[in-house]
Amino acid sequence: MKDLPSPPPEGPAAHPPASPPSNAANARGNTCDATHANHPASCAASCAAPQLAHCELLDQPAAAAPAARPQCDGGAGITIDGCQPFACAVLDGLPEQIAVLDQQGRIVSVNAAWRRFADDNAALSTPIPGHAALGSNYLSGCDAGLAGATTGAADACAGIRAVLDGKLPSFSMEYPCHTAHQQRWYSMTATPLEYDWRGAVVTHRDITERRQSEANLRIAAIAFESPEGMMVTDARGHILQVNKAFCTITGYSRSEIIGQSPKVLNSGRHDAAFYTDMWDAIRRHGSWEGEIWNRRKNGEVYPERLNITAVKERDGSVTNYVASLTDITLSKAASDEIKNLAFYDPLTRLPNRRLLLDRLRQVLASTAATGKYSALMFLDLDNFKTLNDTLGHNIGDQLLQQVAKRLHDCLRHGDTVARLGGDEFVVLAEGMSDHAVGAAAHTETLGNKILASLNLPYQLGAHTVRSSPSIGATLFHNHEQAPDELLMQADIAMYQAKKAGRNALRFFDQKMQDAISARAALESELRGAFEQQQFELYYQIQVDSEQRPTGAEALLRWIQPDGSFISPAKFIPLAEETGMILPIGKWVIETACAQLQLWSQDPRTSKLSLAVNVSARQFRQADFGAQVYAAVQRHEINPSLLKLELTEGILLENISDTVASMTELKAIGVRISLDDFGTGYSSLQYLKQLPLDQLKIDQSFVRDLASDNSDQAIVRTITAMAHSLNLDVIAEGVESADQRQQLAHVGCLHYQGYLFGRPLPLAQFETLWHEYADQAPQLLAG
Ligand SMILES: Nc1nc2c(ncn2[C@@H]2O[C@@H]3COP(=O)(O)O[C@H]4[C@@H](O)[C@H](n5cnc6c(=O)[nH]c(N)nc65)O[C@@H]4COP(=O)(O)O[C@H]3[C@H]2O)c(=O)[nH]1
Repeated sequence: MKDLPSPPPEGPAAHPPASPPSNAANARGNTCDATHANHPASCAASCAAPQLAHCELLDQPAAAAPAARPQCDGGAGITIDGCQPFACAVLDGLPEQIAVLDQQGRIVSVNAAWRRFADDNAALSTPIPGHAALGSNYLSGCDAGLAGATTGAADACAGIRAVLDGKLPSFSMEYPCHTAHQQRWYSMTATPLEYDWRGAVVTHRDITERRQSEANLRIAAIAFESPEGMMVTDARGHILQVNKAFCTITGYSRSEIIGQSPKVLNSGRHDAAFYTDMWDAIRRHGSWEGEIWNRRKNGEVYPERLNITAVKERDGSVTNYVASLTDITLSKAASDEIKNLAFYDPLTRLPNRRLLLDRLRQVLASTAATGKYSALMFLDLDNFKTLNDTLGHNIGDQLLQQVAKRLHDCLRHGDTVARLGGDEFVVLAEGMSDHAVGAAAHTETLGNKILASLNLPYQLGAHTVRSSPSIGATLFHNHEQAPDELLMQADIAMYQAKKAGRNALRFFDQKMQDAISARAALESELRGAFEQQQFELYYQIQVDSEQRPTGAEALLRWIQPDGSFISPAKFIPLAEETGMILPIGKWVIETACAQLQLWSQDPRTSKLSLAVNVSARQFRQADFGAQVYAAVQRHEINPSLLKLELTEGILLENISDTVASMTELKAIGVRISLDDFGTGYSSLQYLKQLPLDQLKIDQSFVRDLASDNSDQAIVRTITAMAHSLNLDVIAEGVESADQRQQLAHVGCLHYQGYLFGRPLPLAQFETLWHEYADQAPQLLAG
C-alpha cells in the first residue's frame, strides 16, 4: 500500500499526554459528522469506545487511569470505567476494524475484526501498512509513510493528529490498498474519544466492493451517454431511463418520456405482425436487431437501427429491456441514393437497364409458371438528335422527362418502363394473354396508345414541339429466352418501324432475326476477308459520245476462297456500319492510285481517269484529305485523273463542313463526281455551293428512259442543270443503244453501263479498253 505508512515495530509506546479537557465536549458533540452519518460503524465505534472493556487492551494512559474502576480485561492491565462485556461483544461482532488510539496515537485497544486483520496482514509477505497491531503507534506508521512521501499517509497522519488534538471533530478518508493481484479499497475514520483520557477511535472498513460498484456505475453511466440513443424500460415496458442522444433523436426530454411506453414512438408504418415477430425474437433469443420506422415528438417519421436486449435474472425472468437506437436518416438517404444511382436513370427516375434486366428475368420466371405471353417494347424517339442539336440539351432533357411520364401514364400497374439511355425506352408489359394472337392484339393496342400519347405536342420551356416514337415489340412466353436476346429482338423490330417511315409499331419476326444472324455472320467474315486479302478491284469502262474510252469506275469485289462473289450492295453498308469501310476505302484509293501510276507509264492509257466510290464515313474522317494527298504523292499520279464519287446523302449532311472538305480535295487537284444523282433532294441552291466536276445520273432514271416520259424529263433537267453549272454529266446503267441515244438526245455525252462493258478484273478490262481504243466506232456501229 502506498498511501498509508507501514506500522512501527511492536512494543510499548510512550504514554500519551492527558487529553485536553477544553476540546472534549466539542469533540464528543461532533463525533457523527455529516460524512459519517451514513456510516453507522464509525458512529458506533466512536460512541462505544469508552466501553471497550472486553476488547483487547494494551494498557491505560497513566495520567488518565482511575485506579478503582472495574477492569474489563485484566490481561492488558487497563481498566476503563463503565466497560461492559455486552458492548465489547457488540464491537467484536462488527465487521469494521476498530482501534482506540491514545493521545500519542498508540493503539491501545482493538476489536476482533482489527485483530484478525492485523494477524492476517502480519502473515503476508508484504503486509498492508496502516493495519498495525495492538501496541504499535499508528501515527509512527503514518510518519514512516510520510518518509516515503505518500500523500495518503500525510493526509491520514494530519487528520488523526488533528482529531487527537481536538482540532477536528472527526476525520475520514478513503484510500487504495492494492496488492499485486487485487485492487482493494479501505475507508478510515478517526473520531475523538473523550473518556478519562483523550484519544481517538480509528475505524477501518473494506470498501472494495462499494468502490467497484461505483466504478462500474461510472463506466455504465459513460457508456450510457454514448452517441447512440439508449433507453431502459422495466419488464412491463415502462421507460425508466433514456440518455441525451435518445432525447436528441426523438425530441422528447427525459422528464417527458420517463414513465411512458415506447409505443409513443410508433410511426404507424409497421403492422402488428412486425411487432409480434420482434417480441417473439426477443423472447426466443434475448434480443432483436433491425431497422424500424419511428416517429419523433414533432411527428416526423424517421428510420432507425434498433437493438433491444432483455436483461434477465439468474432464473431467466426479465427485469428490464435495454434498447440502443441510431438515427439512420442520413445513411439511409445515402444508401437509397446509391440504390437510385445503381438502378434508376437519374434524369427520368425510371428504372435503368440493370433494373429492367432484373425485372425481365423475374417476368421470364413467372411466365414459366403462368404460361402467359408478355411483351417487350423498344422505343426510340424519331428525330430526337435533331431536336437536341437545334434546341439544346436542356430542352432535349425536358422532352425525355415528359416522354417518361407519358409512357408511365400509358401503362398498367405492375408494368415497367425503363430508360436505357439517350432516347431509348423499353416497356415491359407482363401477362398480356394466354395466346400469341391475343397478346399481339393487346400489345398493338398498348403500342397505339403510346404512339398517340407521345405524338401529342410537348411544351418545353418556351417551345411547343412535336415528337414521335418508333416502337418495336416482341412477345415471349418461353422462359428459356435470354433477356438480352429479347431486347435485341425488340430493337430489331424498332428498326423495322423506323425503316417503315417512323412513328410506327412493328413486331419482331423470325425471318428478321435470321437476317440479323446472317448479317452478324457476314460481319465476322468481312473482318477476316480484309485480312486475308479477299478484295479485288474490278473496272467498268466509261466512254464518251464518240465511243472513246475515257476512263473507268473502280468497283470493289469480295471474292471468297471458293470463288463465290459477295455483292458490294450487301457488304458495303455493313462495312459502313462497322467502320470496316475505313481501312477498306483506304485500300481502294491506294490501289486505284497505284493503277493510275501503272497506266501513266503507257502513253495509250496515260490519260485514263479512274473513279472510286467514297463512303460517307470515309469522307467524314478529319484526315481524309490528307490520306488522298498522301496517296497521290506516294504514287506520283496526276491528281486530275482520280475522280472521287460522293453521294448526295454525304454532301448534304453538313453543308459547310462538306464544302470545306471538298475544297481541300479540290486543292489537291482531284476531281469530284456526284454519284446516284437525282435520287436525293439536291437543289440547285446546294449544288451551286459545292465544288463539283461531274454529275452522275442514277441508273434508275436511265432504265426506263426509252418508255418513261417523266424519266426523260428528269434526265433532261439534270443535264441542263449540269451544263448551267458548268459540270460534266455521265449516265450510269446504260444497257441499250436506245438508252444511249436518248441520253445523247438530251445532251448527256458520257456513259457507263453493260452496253459498253461490265465491271471486269484488271486484265480483262485492259483488253476491253484496248479493243475500245482501237475499234470502238465499229463496235458501237454494230
Ligand atoms: N443493272 C446494271 N447495273 C450496272 C450497270 N452498269 C454498272 N452497274 C452497276 O451499278 C453499280 C454502280 O456503282 P455505284 O452506283 O457506285 O454503286 C456501288 C457503290 O455504291 C458500292 N461500291 C462498289 N465499290 C465500292 C467501293 O470501292 N467503295 C465504296 N464505298 N462503295 C463501293 O456498291 C455499289 C454497287 O456496286 P456494284 O454491285 O459493283 O454495282 C455497280 C455496277 O456493277 C448496268 O448497265 N446495269
